[in-house]
Amino acid sequence: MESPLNESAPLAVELRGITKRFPGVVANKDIELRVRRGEVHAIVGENGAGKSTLMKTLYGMHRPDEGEILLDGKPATFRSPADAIAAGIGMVHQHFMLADNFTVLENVVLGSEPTRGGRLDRAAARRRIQEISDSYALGLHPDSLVEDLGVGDRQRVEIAKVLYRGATTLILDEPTAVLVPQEVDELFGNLAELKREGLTVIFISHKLDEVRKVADAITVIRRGTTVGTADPRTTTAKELAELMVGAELPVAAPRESTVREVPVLRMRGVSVSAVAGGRSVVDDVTLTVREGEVVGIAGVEGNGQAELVDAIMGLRPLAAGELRLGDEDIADWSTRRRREGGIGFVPEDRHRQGMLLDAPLWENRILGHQTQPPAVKGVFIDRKGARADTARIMREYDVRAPGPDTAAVALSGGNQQKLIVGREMSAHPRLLIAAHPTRGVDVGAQAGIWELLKDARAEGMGILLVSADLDELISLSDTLHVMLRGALVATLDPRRVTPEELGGHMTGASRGDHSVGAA
Ligand SMILES: Nc1ncnc2c1ncn2[C@@H]1O[C@H](COP(=O)(O)OP(=O)(O)OP(=O)(O)O)[C@@H](O)[C@H]1O
Repeated sequence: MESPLNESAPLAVELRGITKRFPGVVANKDIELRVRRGEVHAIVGENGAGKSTLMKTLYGMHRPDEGEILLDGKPATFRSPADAIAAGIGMVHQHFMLADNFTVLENVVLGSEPTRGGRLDRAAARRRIQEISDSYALGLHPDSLVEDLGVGDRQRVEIAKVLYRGATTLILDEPTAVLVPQEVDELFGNLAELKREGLTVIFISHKLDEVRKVADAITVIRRGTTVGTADPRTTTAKELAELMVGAELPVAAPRESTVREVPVLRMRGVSVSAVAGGRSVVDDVTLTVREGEVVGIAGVEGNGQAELVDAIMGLRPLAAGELRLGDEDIADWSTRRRREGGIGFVPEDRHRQGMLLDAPLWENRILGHQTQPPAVKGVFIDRKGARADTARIMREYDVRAPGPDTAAVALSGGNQQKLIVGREMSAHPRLLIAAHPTRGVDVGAQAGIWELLKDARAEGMGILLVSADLDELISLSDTLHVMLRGALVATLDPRRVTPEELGGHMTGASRGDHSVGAA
């Protein structure tokens, strides 16, 4: 089914019969992948399907147990990423690995400095970066500080970093997960430039509409093995999704308002400072979440959403303002007291806040809930109860892993996320703070989590939803606020706003217009 445009191009990357096993799991089985030189090739598949494992194998982070890697038709063996880089493979990770207080130049050369007499040859590095930026239209300035750059630019710095090391094949891991629609368009423009210059791009994505827009070919992976390639021009998003899950997807039910008058969270004039007495990163925020209501917070990452969430959870002090859970002033409560008082929390960074990666799933099940059943019986930790309840969550939330004793680190990102959502919902909170609840989660699991959130809302839970996924915000929220530079700058009607309009507010392009309903 490959596109005729590329059929004559030679293969840049070919994987033959790749198998990779981990204890108790076959992560990749007999994978076949054929990527032509100069094409954008998408890899799609459910959470845990084996996409990251495959890309890590191609990037030299894993050694395959069986199978062959061919680059430009020649067998290649990688012992480490350094070998893969030397062979022209580059990887842009989903979580950027940039040093904020360094310049673009410093970040790009970090770890691969061209030296003159043992010192960094800045002039040569600057010329080379400018050349890369110009030839691929990346629009980077070597001397900008990374902390002043938006998400899209940071991603271009990561791409420049990989190109600087001489990559001719770039692997992008879910590159659009953190971008607003305008930035996605820019990224796709960049990918077109890379292609035009003969580079090859392999990218992992869960967003099937995007995949169809930008890819020349699509490889679908299901449960560790390739189920086929699809032609983006003739395959619909629905067909792709069904190829991925091997079944038909449920159709979403229409929305009815379940908002009640009783407020569960009230914030009035809340400000949070970066450091005590310093600049406000959350600036005079007033909002209410009522029972049965989903209040969405849209915003480009880094505009204060994370600090707002931290303030609600008691992880950062308020510099000013009032914070109430129901009728109680909780500003001085500890995080634990807030949780016990009925706030559930799906954190943004599951690796830092939500999980102990080396601990088994059952310990992760009781993390943050150590004082309640099923974690305790009397004064003792109830291991048996915790294990049984973990098994229940794994069933109900479709967490794919061998069992409650598996270490969290062995789960794919999406399956880790499902466990956290399951854990937090199981405590039946009055208020759920959900930061990017479906980040890295595949379409099937995403639909599942959305249904759970809708059910919880119908039962009266108030939900504060912080997300970078505009479709998620629009389809779940009853009220939608936009956060820009720490302040709520617009309140929109999610039934009427389009992702493009929302993106405009998020980047400050639609300043002055505070209500799309009135537009
Ligand atoms: N280091 C590891 N040790 C043990 N098992 C692992 C390890 N890495 C991945 N796995 C397992 O291999 C399988 C494939 O995981 P992988 O991360 O490749 O999936 P994925 O398709 O990238 O998923 P997602 O979309 O959720 O990121 C999963 O069952 C996962 O639990």
